[in-house]
Amino acid sequence: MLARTTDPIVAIATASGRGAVGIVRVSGARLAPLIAAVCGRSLKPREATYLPFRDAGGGAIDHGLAIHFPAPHSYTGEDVLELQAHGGPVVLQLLLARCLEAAAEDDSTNGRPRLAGLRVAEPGEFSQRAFLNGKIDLAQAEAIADLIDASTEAAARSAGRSLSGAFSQEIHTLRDALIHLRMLVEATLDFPEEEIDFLQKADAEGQLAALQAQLGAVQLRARQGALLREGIKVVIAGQPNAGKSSLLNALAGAELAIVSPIPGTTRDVVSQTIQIHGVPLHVVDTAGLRDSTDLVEQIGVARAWGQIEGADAVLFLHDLTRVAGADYAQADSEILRLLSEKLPAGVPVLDVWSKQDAAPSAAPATGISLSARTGFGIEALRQRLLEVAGWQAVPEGVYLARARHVQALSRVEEHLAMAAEHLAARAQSLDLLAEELRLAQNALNEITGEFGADDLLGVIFSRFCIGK
Ligand SMILES: Nc1nc2c(c(=O)[nH]1)N(C=O)[C@@H](CNc1ccc(C(=O)N[C@@H](CCC(=O)O)C(=O)O)cc1)CN2
Ligand SMILES: Nc1nc2c(ncn2[C@@H]2O[C@H](COP(=O)(O)OP(=O)(O)OP(=O)(O)O)[C@@H](O)[C@H]2O)c(=O)[nH]1
Ligand SMILES: [Mg+2]
Repeated sequence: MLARTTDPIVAIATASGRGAVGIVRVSGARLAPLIAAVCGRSLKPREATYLPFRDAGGGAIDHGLAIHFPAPHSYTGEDVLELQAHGGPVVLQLLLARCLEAAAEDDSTNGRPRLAGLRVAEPGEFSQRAFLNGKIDLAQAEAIADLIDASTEAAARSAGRSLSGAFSQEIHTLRDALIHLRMLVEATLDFPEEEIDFLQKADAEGQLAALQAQLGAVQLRARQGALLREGIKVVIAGQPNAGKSSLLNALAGAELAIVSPIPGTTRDVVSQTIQIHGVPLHVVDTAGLRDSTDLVEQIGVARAWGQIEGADAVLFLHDLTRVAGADYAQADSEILRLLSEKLPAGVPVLDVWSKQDAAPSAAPATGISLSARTGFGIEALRQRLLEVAGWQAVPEGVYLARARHVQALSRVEEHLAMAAEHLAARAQSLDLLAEELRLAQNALNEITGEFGADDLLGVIFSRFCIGK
């Protein structure tokens, strides 16, 4: 799939639906005959020209701006033609069809098929070509998709930072330092009798420590970026009637879930993404946890546990108006036991004491007490959730990153830690040291796409929208 093809592709580049302007974009080699057919003339490079877009009979489909970006100075690095027309879905479809038709005409009439196989582009194919032609690296290509998909201002700004190369630049800086260190070690391997002296003189240990420190800074910013992109899943759990649905509604600022005094009201999973300082939190309300003879409620409880098992954090609600009761406390500790059984290690469970406004006495000192009714404690909960998510404001701003990048950086970290151990024991294990450094470099290069499997690229680009 990732063979370096240059067969021409075409797509509507703008969103479907009506708009002031819509763009049909063609990329490939030698587009001149197509330009002549559709625009009726040749175009000055990179200059917008107002003209009629012609159908096969010479009539105008629309009047618009045509721009020719001759290779390699284009988005894809190939010849690109843009037809900027009026943004109606039918007009754009007509123009797209006209391009396909004009390419076929060109094949049959002059006997020298120059635009053989103009076809509609796959999702992400323009950007994939930009990557394959070295216009952008993989992290930048991902940033383009993330910029388009950004749902918060913070996410969009940090995607823009990644797209402009800030993230890739830091990866390159790390890589250069790593290459320098590898050269030292390789050189030492070639002259074993001098090894200890040589590595010491060059302060290999100091260099490695500096590299690890730099990596730590990049990891912090990438983790924050991944958080902005992906957010965390927060599941609200607890006994029936604890106030779970009321809390979801209070956090979301909307009446999303049904609230009633009847225990067992919620059965379906109700979820809403809220933002706290630009960090998306996917908040999930669930059915109250109890043994029930009602079949529908049983299904609801099973779904609740399904959600809990996939949570990044659990809000365990305790109803302050009832916590004093022995049966209530007993049921809560049973839920807590199940939680600790079912939750993966490290997933935090926050105790939340609900209905503070109606509480007969003060809440326990641990956890957060709040009232969905008055709003008391909601802000404290939001702050606590940000902490749990691991959000830290980073002064110079973060670059949007993906879980894939964070994982690759963790592997770099592991290889560098191993390398440090080998370096400490250098007389015996210089080969192992060299190998760990090589693996660390490969993991770094996966981020920018300079090392890695084709199927990874396929997965990344196929998730782009059509025409991108
Ligand atoms: N009309 C239009 N707007 C668009 C795009 C587009 O393709 N068409 N883009 C795309 O999706 C984005 C811009 N991306 C682009 C990236 C590179 C080049 C380009 O011509 N690069 C040349 C010249 C660079 C220069 O003059 O500095 C090159 O890289 O050699 C154009 C658009 C957003 N806006
Ligand atoms: N006084 C007071 N009542 C509350 C508060 N939050 C919820 N309630 C009441 O408690 C009852 C149950 O609220 P829900 O939000 O439906 O509780 P739930 O945990 O979703 O219940 P199930 O869906 O049955 O598991 C309703 O009558 C709410 O009005 C609160 O902060 N203060
Ligand atoms: Mg409910």
